[in-house]
Amino acid sequence: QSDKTILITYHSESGKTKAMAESIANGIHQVEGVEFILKPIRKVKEKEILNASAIIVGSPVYNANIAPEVQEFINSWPFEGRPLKNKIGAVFVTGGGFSIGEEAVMFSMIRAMMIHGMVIVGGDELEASFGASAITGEGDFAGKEVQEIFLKKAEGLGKRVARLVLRFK
Ligand SMILES: Cc1cc2nc3c(=O)[nH]c(=O)nc-3n(C[C@H](O)[C@H](O)[C@H](O)COP(=O)(O)O)c2cc1C
Repeated sequence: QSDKTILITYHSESGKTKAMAESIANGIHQVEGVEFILKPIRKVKEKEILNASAIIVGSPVYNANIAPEVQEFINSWPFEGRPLKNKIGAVFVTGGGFSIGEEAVMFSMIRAMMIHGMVIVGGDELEASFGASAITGEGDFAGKEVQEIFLKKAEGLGKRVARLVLRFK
């Protein structure tokens, strides 16, 4: 693992949050000199957290809350000596509908990252200011695939975090 590695990790039951994670990886891939690790939360090892320059965490919205698996993951981060301090942090979410929990979940994750002293970064687009989000179950956005408009936000987030990792070092 190089000193410019970004950890992208997520919980996903039906693949929507995973699709956003893959699009973030695609964005990072477009920036030379930065590597990424992409894996579900249950597979992340502590040394991957400690060695990452940036951590991008994704959760589905469950009853307007962060998914328990993601909360458990964040609660497991090492705190003694604040080893995550000054790492870049960013978030992404998918939720079924508009205004029924996405921002609440984004800020839950952001708040926890800030407790660890992480430096929070939003996406490239205004519409991804707090991170990348996707609506997956309401109106025209309901369906099997995550819509392109949301995948673009995720890609932009990946690109921005990667560029900042290069500048931040
Ligand atoms: C138990 C449960 C609770 C949910 N609660 C909400 C909710 O409060 N707000 C919302 O926008 N979506 C809610 N959803 C929808 C999911 O957030 C949405 O389908 C998400 O895209 C699933 O992501 P995944 O495919 O990565 O598992 C809920 C889904 C489940 C299974």
